[in-house]
Amino acid sequence: MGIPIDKITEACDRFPKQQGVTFSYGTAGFRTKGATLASTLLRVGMLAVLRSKKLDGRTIGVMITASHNPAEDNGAKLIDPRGEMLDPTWEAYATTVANAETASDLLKALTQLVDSLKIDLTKSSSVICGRDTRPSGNELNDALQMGIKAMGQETVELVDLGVVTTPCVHYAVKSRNLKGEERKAYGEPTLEGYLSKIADAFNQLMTGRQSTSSLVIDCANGVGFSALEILKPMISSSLPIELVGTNIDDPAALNSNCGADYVKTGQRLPPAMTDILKPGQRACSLDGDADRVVFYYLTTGSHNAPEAGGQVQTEGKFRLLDGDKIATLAAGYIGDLVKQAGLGDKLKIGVVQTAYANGSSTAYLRNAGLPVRCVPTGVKHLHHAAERYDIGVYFEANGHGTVLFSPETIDILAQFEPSTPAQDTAAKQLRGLISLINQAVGDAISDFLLVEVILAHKRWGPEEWDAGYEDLPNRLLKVSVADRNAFKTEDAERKLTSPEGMQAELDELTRKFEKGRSFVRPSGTEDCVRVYAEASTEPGAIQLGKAVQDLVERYSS
Ligand SMILES: CC(=O)N[C@H]1[C@@H](OP(=O)(O)O)O[C@H](CO)[C@@H](O)[C@@H]1O
Ligand SMILES: [Mg+2]
Repeated sequence: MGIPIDKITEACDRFPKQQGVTFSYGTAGFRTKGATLASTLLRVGMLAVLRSKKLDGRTIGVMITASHNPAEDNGAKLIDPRGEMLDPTWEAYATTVANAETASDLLKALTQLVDSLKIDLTKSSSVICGRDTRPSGNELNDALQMGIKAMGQETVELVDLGVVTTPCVHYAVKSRNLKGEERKAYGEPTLEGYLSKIADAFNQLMTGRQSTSSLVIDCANGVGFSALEILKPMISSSLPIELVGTNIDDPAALNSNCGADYVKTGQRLPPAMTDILKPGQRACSLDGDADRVVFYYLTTGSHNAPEAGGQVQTEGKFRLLDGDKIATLAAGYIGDLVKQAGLGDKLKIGVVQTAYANGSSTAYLRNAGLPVRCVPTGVKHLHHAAERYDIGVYFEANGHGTVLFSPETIDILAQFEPSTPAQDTAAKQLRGLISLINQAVGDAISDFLLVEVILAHKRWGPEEWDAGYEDLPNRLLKVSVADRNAFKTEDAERKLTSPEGMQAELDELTRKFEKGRSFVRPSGTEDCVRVYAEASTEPGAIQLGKAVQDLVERYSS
């Protein structure tokens, strides 16, 4: 049996590829202007079917989203059977198929793939898809489904979850690939199934630990709002939440002056919070597809500011609690539980970060005796590295992340026989966390609930959490260049290997600043080069960032 030539040709004529546009499956799948992407989604659908057939009919996921990017952008990523990111070898196939110009090029590319991978086309296939609130999502979903049906013919099983968060699709893929009792224990593959699973775990973990005040959540005017409306009544007895950034009917509002990226990059409060957030109250911002979260608060009184020579009296000063702060909070708390359970010698915890992690967070973790690894940007790199630990905590500074418990760790905890009531309590907590935390992929909702559980158990407000360490002042800049691929890196993106000579100059600049650290890398999701700079003082970080930006511009001209 060969590929269905007529159906594929017909579908290709309906969603032709724009001439001259090149697509690339990057850090977060395909991502560009939504209006150019229909042909790509069509091909993603075809590829998802082939991937499923290759894996004996196991379910593959597709999420249509451009996350924190503006409303007119869109994108797509494929999700593998355990809910993880697409196997890297298939990323290259995705790029090839997306760039096939004509129907005959596409047929050739698909046939080659089927032949070289020996895909049995008679096998059944199964695909789950979802999309965020972007206006282009509907048309792209049509193209995707046409691709799925063209390649999968009558035998494909297609489930459209509709408008849902990215982590929900990852979860649903994982659930769908479980059978019988296992699926029942994990949760049903729907948004409601997902939310009730994490709400149950959260309520269990919060027993007797009512939150002191409500949490204000900025939904970035995106799909996180739809999910949180469903979740809100499920958790209201443990945690009252107040939602802002809820305008999902106005496409222009998505990620505009709100959301995790706005807060993290600008280190500022979303304007919609100004009249709502009280000093000392906890707040967090999700991004447009609800797979990342950062916390923040306004100070109530004095806080430690080494750059100003110690304690300074302030009220209402904005303080960010980003992915690094979440990682340190989670790793510290879970580490304590493991020790309390008497499993300190058996279960090793490790933390995975990228070069964007604040230097103070890395130092803090190392001082606490936790192993820390640095890997290249992009969740897939962090995820794989975290899988090597018994309990792997990974977060990007911008708030993407989660905690992974290895299958052996889950078994050890399931069979654990406590010797004391304290050990019993700690082990129960750890088992509860396994249900609360989305281990397929980081999820803003499950992550903020994790933070809330920890704060409630420690009886901490945001200021106590923040007191762990002081972030080094830093800047993250975007530089437009003619060809970002001229910038090549090594050592987990911390050093440039090209353009020649640039790293030596960068080192020399960095040395001039106390605690200076800076690196340059091409973005995998935007057409720019990113510059990161940190130093012991705010003016130092600004000056170093600017100097490195100038260096990038000089080398790219
Ligand atoms: C500095 C930064 O925040 N980079 C982001 C951004 O990647 P870039 O390759 O830097 O464009 O988007 C990725 C996908 O969402 C995310 O994983 C990553 O952390
Ligand atoms: Mg996102």
